[in-house]
Amino acid sequence: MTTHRLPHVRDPEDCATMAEVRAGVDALDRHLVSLLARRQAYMEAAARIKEAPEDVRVPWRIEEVVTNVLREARKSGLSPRIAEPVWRELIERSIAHEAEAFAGRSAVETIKE
Ligand SMILES: O=C(O)C(=O)C[C@]1(C(=O)O)C=C[C@@H](O)C=C1
Repeated sequence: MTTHRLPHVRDPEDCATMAEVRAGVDALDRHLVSLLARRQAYMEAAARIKEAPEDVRVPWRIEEVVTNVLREARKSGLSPRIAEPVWRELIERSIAHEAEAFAGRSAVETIKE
């Protein structure tokens, strides 16, 4: 199991107060936000690379991503009841972001023509 020890905050098993718990959560959330921003950048790359708006949603890939995440969740001790709905929502939001980026790209291409 991968552990993510953070400097300046207590490990969960050593927390004795809610202030310590919340400091740990806030520190981890900063990491999660930065990782999710990086994931979003890959959606922007996908919008640049894909050829048509109907290529944005890829059902087989959605299932592959969820299967991969559930395998990792099992290894890391993350509940599948958290992992699966969070990733399905993340993918839906990613599809919306990618579709918007694709539409923006098409608008720019139309202006250039
Ligand atoms: O793999 C892709 O084609 C992506 O655009 C990425 C992604 C994802 O969020 O991982 C988003 C949209 C697709 O429906 C499938 C997966």
